[in-house]
Amino acid sequence: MLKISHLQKHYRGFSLDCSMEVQPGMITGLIGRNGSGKSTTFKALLGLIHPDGGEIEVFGKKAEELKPEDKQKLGVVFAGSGFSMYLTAAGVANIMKSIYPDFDREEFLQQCRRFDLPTDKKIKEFSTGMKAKFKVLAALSHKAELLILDEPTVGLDVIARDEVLNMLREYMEENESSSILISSHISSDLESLCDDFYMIHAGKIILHEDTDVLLSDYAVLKVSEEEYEKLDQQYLIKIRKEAYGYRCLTNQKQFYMENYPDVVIENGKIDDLVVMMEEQV
Ligand SMILES: Nc1ncnc2c1ncn2[C@@H]1O[C@H](COP(=O)(O)OP(=O)(O)OP(=O)(O)O)[C@@H](O)[C@H]1O
Repeated sequence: MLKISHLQKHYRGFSLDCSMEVQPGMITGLIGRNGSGKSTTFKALLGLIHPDGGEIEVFGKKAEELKPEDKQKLGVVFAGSGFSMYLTAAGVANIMKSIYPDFDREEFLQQCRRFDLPTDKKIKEFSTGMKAKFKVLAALSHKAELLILDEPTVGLDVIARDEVLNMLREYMEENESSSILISSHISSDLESLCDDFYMIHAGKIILHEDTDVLLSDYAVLKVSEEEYEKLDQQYLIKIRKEAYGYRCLTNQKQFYMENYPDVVIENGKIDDLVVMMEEQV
């Protein structure tokens, strides 16, 4: 569905080198803290900036060879992008209808009402959460095969965030062969949504893993100096010195559970894993 190979972009003090894939029917998360390169990757994907190197393939074609009808199969949410804030939802619906053959105006307006978005109010008068929900609804409204969503939940309260994530789940249930690439700097947001994760740090992908594997095989060991000395360290990915001894990230939880039953092993939440993965050793 989407394949990025060594996408490069250089800014002063920042170099992106990103490779990743989004498979049909999958929701793929791109996680990284502020300034790690998520938006730069997305902008390059959408042709908004010119890459310095690498290749992007969408629907099996090189990005620069995409025809207008291919681009219609993309649904996009991007910070700062969107519609004129002076339009109403009904006005946006008219524009969408003229662009996308698969857009169903009535269905879209009904969805707006379902999510408490007034169809006769200007979008600039919407709250932050309302604007976010509206952008996602618009991106989902024309049966896109690939959704590219840059931080669609940013600035939302817990309830609005859940509503947006539920919209995406519902979309995938109804459109099984579609795919989503979604970014966030809050991985807990995506833990229950994504099939796999890429972690980006300082412009580089530092981890790619299935969510199931992350949740079942990754863990954080908390060990004293003495325990650490006796520990087989071959399956430790990151080690951090703490006041009590060491904090160690492993991707072989089972091995340590079986061989070191006395060691404290915490089931790492994805947020904890991200923090440890980003550290320099
Ligand atoms: N037009 C530009 N000119 C110079 N540097 C830029 C430009 N756009 C981005 N950068 C730099 O590239 C780096 C990555 O920025 P990017 O916006 O991709 O991060 P991000 O992961 O999306 O962050 P956030 O979560 O804050 O949105 C940053 O160091 C940023 O300063």
